[in-house]
Amino acid sequence: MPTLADYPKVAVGKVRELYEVDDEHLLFVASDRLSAFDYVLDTEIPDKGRVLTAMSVFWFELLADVVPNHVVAWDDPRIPAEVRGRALLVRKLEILPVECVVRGYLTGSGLDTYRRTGSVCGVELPAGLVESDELAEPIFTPTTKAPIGEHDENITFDEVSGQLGAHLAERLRDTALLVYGRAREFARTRGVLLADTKFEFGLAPGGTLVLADEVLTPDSSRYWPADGYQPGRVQPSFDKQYVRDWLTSPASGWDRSSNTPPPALPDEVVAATRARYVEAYERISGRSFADWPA
Ligand SMILES: Nc1ncnc(-c2cnn(Cc3cccc(F)c3)c2)c1Cl
Repeated sequence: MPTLADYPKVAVGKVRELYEVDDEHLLFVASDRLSAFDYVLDTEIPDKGRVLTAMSVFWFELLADVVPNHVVAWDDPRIPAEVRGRALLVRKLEILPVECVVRGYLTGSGLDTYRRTGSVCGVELPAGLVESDELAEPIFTPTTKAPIGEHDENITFDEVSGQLGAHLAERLRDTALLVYGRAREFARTRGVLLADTKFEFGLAPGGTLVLADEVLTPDSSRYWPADGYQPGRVQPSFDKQYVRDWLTSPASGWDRSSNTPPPALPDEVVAATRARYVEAYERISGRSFADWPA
C-alpha cells in the first residue's frame, strides 16, 4: 500500500492538494481545513474532507449522463490509507485555464460588479436587482485562475472565446449552464438552494470535455437553506454560518477589519460545523455518511 510521500505533490490549494500517481493519474486530496473571510483557519473540521469528497462523488455520479468526469476511483489500492475517503484517483486531463462560474442568484462579487456596472462578465442584467435576488436565467460568469492569495478576475465570454476559440468556449458555457441547471433543480427538492458554483473542465486526449476538480461542494458553491430564503439580505451559508457568526461575535475577540488572522474555533462551533457538512451530504445524497469509507 503506498503512502502519500510516494507521490510527488503537484499543486496545493487553500484546502486541498494534488499529487501525481503516474503518467495518467492524479490524486485529488480534500483536507479538513476550512477557509473563512479569505483566511485558512487554524482549526480543522474533522471529516470535512471526507464529507466533501463523498458529495463530489455523489454529484459526479448523478450528472454522469450529462457530462463525463475525471474520477477513476475513490476506493482503490493506489489511494494511501491516510487519505482514504477524502481522496479521489482522477484521470490526468488538460485542464482549461478558465474558472467556469455559474450564478443562479446575485450575491458576492457578482452583486458588487452588477452594482457598479449593471452587468457581470459582459452579461447585462435588468435594473433594480437586490442582494440574493434569483436571476430569471442562470448566467455564465467566467474568471481567470488567479495565483494563490489573489482573487480570480471576471472575464467576458468573448475573452474566453478569444483564449479557447469560439466553439470550445460555447461548449464550456453550455455544459456549465446545463450541469448547474440539473444540480440546482435536484438540490431544491432536498431543501437546498445552490446559489452559484464554480466548475473546472479539462480536455481528454480525443478533445472530449470532462468535468474535473471537485464539483458542487459547499467549498465550490454557495449552499443556502431553502427555508427562510429572502432576497434583500445576505443569506446564511448552510455550512459556514456558525463559523462566520462566532468569528464576528464579541466572543471571539477578533476584529475582522484588523488584518490579523482569526483565532482558533471553540469545540462547539467545530462540532456544529461538522454536523452541518454531514447534514448537507445526507440531505442531498439521501445516503448515510456512516457508509462512506473511513
Ligand atoms: N484531473 C485533472 N487533471 C489535470 N489537472 C487537474 C488540476 C490541476 N490543478 N487543479 C486544481 C487543484 C485541485 C486540487 C488541489 C490543488 F492544489 C489544485 C486541478 C485535474 Cl483535477
